[in-house]
Amino acid sequence: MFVLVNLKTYPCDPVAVAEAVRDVNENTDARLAVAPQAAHLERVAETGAETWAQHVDPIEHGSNTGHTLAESVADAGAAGTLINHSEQRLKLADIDGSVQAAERAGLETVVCANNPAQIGAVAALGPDAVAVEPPELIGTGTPVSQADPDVVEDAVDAAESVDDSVSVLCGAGISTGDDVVAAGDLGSEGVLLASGVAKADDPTAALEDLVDPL
Ligand SMILES: O=C(CO)COP(=O)(O)O
Repeated sequence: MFVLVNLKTYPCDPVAVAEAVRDVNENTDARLAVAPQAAHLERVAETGAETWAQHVDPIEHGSNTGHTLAESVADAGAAGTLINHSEQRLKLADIDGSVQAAERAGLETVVCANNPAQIGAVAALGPDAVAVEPPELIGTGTPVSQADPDVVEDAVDAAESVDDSVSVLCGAGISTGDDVVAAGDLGSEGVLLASGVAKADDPTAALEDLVDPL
């Protein structure tokens, strides 16, 4: 299972969480990665943890003040990027452009979507993976894998019917190893989570709990 920890703009220490991700990753078969804010990418990547960006824009080098260029994210040490997170929504044409920008820069891509219909649409753009995250469950601590298992199974079916090479992750409210196992049982190849680790008093213990049953 892929466990991708999105730090959003939570007031945590991104380097400390990244060190926890790196250390826990060494003792599990799961794959762990962390997505800090763009300004923290380089410091986080220097820890040796697999580092992801939270977003890249559908742009190239040039006159794009204030945008996030995929090549700069890759130069800072990121291995991949989220695109179209529910808190950073894009138009379909811009999702397409961001996936192309990420691929041009050699970044792996996870495109987020709110529901199975959107998963089908974004899977058609050829990302490496898609992640279904019902917005109403994000940050609630109520795991999507228990609260809305159908949405995960339907997302897996939707992606598979469009392009069976696209992996499916799920997220929202995931915070325990049982939640991750339940996600896997529904056909998900990984989880995307934030508050369960970024707001934990002890991120290492939270990460160990997440991967313990895997
Ligand atoms: O948005 C999310 C991950 O990208 C999910 O957030 P929570 O894990 O806090 O519900």
